[in-house]
Amino acid sequence: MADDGMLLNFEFGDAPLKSQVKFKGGRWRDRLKAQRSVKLHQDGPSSTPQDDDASRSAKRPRTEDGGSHRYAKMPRTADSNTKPPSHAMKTGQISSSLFTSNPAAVTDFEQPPVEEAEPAKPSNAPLSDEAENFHSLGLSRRVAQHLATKLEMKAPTAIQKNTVPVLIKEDSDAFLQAETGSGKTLAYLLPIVQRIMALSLNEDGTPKKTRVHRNSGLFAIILAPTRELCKQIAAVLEKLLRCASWLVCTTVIGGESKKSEKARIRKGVNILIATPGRLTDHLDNTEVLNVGTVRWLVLDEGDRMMEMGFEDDLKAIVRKIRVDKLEKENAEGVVLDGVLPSRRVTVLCSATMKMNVQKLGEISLEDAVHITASKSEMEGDADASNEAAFSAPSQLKQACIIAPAKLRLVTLIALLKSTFARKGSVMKAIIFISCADSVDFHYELLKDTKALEPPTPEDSGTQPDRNIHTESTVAPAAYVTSPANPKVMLHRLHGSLTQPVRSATLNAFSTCKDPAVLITTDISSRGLDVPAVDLVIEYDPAFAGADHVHRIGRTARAGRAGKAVLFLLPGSEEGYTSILSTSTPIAPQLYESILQKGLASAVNLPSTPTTAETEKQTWSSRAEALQLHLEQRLLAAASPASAANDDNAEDGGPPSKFNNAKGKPRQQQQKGYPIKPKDNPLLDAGRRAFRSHIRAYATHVREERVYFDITQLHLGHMAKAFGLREPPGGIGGGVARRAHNKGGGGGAGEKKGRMVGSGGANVGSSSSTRRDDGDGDGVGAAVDEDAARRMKQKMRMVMNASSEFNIG
Ligand SMILES: Nc1ncnc2c1ncn2[C@@H]1O[C@H](COP(=O)(O)OP(=O)(O)OP(=O)(O)O)[C@@H](O)[C@H]1O
Repeated sequence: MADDGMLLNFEFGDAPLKSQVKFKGGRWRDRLKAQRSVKLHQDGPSSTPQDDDASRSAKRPRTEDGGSHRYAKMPRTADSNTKPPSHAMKTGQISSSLFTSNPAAVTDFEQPPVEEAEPAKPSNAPLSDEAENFHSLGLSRRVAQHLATKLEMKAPTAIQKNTVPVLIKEDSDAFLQAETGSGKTLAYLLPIVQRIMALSLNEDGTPKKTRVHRNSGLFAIILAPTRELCKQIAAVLEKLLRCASWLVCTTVIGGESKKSEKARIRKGVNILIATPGRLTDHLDNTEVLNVGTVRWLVLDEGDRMMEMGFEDDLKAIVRKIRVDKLEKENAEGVVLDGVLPSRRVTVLCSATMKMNVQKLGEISLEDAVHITASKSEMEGDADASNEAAFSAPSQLKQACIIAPAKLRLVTLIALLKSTFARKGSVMKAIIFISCADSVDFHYELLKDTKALEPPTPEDSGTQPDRNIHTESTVAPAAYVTSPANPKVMLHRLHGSLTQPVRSATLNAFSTCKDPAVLITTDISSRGLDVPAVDLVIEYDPAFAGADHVHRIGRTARAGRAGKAVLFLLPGSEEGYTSILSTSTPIAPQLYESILQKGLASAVNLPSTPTTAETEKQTWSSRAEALQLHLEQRLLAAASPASAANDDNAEDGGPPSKFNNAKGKPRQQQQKGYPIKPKDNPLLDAGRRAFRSHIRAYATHVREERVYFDITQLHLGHMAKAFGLREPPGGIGGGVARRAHNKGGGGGAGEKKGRMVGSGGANVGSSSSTRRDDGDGDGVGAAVDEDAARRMKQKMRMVMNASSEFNIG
């Protein structure tokens, strides 16, 4: 049978096939393991909890005290207990084997539900405006009034309350630490603007004789890790400076012409917002950039800048600004000292405290005050707890879906479909994916290509204006729409896009009036502030646990509600939740319940009109049909005929030699003849995404590889999550050595897909992986040849002895 990942509907009756395999040779331990592995695969998810107990506790990650890992309890619903039919599509059709041979979750779902706790009080909301107001913090009436009337902010948040008075009165360095969405940006901007304004205004608000203007000197530099974040900070500052229109801010962020940046600096600027690399460049090469009057250096998202490899740039910037002679008055004779700080003040901001933040603190701070928005501020509690700063906002609801690799894609679609099923429930969602290639693929797969067909002459005048920068990054979504929300807009964003495209896409997502989804990499995990984001989906977990807090912090901002969902694979990944610092429990959810809810109604498949028969399908049949449809889209070659049939027109490949005039695959394709990647760009994108995903998986931080163990990945199953029927080769580098994969897709080819062996050692990542680290460099790790060889030996032994199906 061709190894195309499809299974014919062999009926085996009720009696399950038992292993006839006898294991000979090798050590008894290895023989036992192999035997167990075969049994586990045969039993599959349908095995009883009792049967599975031993293997579960064996697989369950150990906690530090040696006990096994336990999760928040979650009941199985009556319906979810029903095992989905393994051959859901009857009548001799070809069926993908979506529900067979999936590993069981180790999470204990059997216990009664935890009583729904009272909704948590928001931990990052503004304080009550009766108790606190901006004027009482030392800000002028002019600024306080501007905040209330133009920015609709009447009361400060806890971190603002604690920071503003200190930075207005004192000239010491500061380390601001508060949870995501708590208003850190204004916490440092307000005192800076207040003190610069004081050069021109008396305390009662009357103008002084001398008024500073854009040419009076550069007073503050704010550094942030990504261009998006710089632009966002600039947008907040511009709004704030509308009450002091004589002051000017600008950005120097790369991705734009250096010449125009130089011209803006020459024209005069009082507050500069920059990425570290670009600022270093200007400090070295732009003569008009005078830092003699600079009084503040702000390092926003300091740990991220360190992570992205900006350490040398940051050291150079700090050195240059410290060493440069401090001008006590500016060129026009305006006395700066006394009104502005009499020394250079550095402010470091972060929501989390990592080792590299401490290192950056050592580089940049002197006798700094540590300012937090501790819980005591919110609750009047005497014991301030720094813990609050490390965890997610308390009102943020967190869940994790333990979905087997094969079911990841359909579960994601089902989750989005149910999310957008009710009008007005969720308006914006962000999906985090590990690498740029995978973002591109999922965007192409999920977009509605029909809606993007070029306008016909009859359409002229009826089409909305298209933004040239967002043509390839914004599109209506297919599959996830519902009668309540027939239009959902899809966006993609990563660091490999050009700057104008990045900016336009982010703007399109922020201002979108329709329900919207942003598929993105970690480039959007820091600082991004889109208030209407109600849901964050971590489809691929973050590379380091601390980043989880930043990602989910894109929702539940400034006291608003929000939900975050984390996708995990059954097995060792489930233990990951135990190391995440959260103030609320992460509720495990059954993927079956997500599928059941999301696929309760028929999915609108472009090539398959909904009929009375499809309306009657069960959720599991719909999941199978959806997966089959997606796989067929990848396999269909991009000829005009197949484009009409399979919704592949956007891929614009050469006319297919595999398709007949009706757009049906030719016989040779059904027999499993290989299709060259160039025949279908979507297939090519899927393979590229898969390879990058696997390489990126190997770059999880060393301490967390016990949960994200590449040797436990089943490449054949994972391929299905990319609509592929078999894993493509060419993963490259150390990962390929570890993987040593020969496996096929979800069908017969599953035999050799799992990577079994001892984990733990270094795993190499190919430099070609487009794991997206924003404006910085990718991450690589050394290859442990020895560990790879040991694992390979083990794998060969187990694979030779067993298969998942043991047919024949
Ligand atoms: N005093 C306030 N009242 C109401 N809203 C506020 C207040 N201060 C800030 N906000 C809003 O809170 C949101 C989050 O602010 P900000 O982006 O500064 O958070 P942050 O602490 O820097 O978060 P992150 O760590 O994720 O970067 C913004 O939309 C901002 O407009």
